[in-house]
Amino acid sequence: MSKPTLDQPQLFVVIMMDEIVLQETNVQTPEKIFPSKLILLGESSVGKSSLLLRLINRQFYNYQESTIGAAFFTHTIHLDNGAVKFEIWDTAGQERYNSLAPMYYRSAQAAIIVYDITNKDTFERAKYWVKELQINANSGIIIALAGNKLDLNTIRSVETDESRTFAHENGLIFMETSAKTCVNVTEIFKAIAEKQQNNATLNTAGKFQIRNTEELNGTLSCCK
Ligand SMILES: Nc1nc2c(ncn2[C@@H]2O[C@H](COP(=O)(O)OP(=O)(O)OP(=O)(O)O)[C@@H](O)[C@H]2O)c(=O)[nH]1
Repeated sequence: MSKPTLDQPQLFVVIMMDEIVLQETNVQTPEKIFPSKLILLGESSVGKSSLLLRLINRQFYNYQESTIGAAFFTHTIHLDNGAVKFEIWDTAGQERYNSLAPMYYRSAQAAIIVYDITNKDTFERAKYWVKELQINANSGIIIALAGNKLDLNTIRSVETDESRTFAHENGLIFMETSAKTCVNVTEIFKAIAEKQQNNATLNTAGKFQIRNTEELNGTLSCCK
């Protein structure tokens, strides 16, 4: 049997110190959580479900089954002043489900409208959804435009400048994303959460803090 060494009591002290730190952590005030209903809209196969699967499970499938009706998920984004808990409706993009969309967007606080950068028709469809929400959704709805499949940049048919201009003219958050290579997936949700929190500050304190969403690019990644 080996002789006892000084290591054992030293280890004990370290554990005790950890406990003290943990006790101090427990007395912190609980994080404020803002619930937010968010809807994903866009043509079939643009990658709406894939973006969510990447965000929530950090996974990507080259073959992703088409959504039937709609699917529901929750995801919380933690910010400096609290957290936003997104209640997310992933709607089916196939035309036969279009009539269901108002049921989901009517009470939504936020929307991500997705198109595929390699398919111009899906961008036209995204523009249609923007107009539809501007007319029929909550007046304060935060809308983000996601140009997905950025990994297929070499065969793109929608130029970044064109989408950026459209987004700017319509007051949308805009990012190009890739569910496959995990680009701007967490970032687009974080940009919405930040804007939502800023709007809440405006409502409660009468202040409006303008934040540039491009500042957020590259600050965190769902792949890490
Ligand atoms: N290369 C590439 N393929 C992607 C990306 N995102 C999704 N896909 C592929 O595109 C196809 C459709 O993806 P989905 O996530 O099912 O698309 P959706 O918009 O949810 O489709 P619906 O459920 O029919 O509305 C799948 O084969 C995915 O693997 C991406 O960022 N890059």
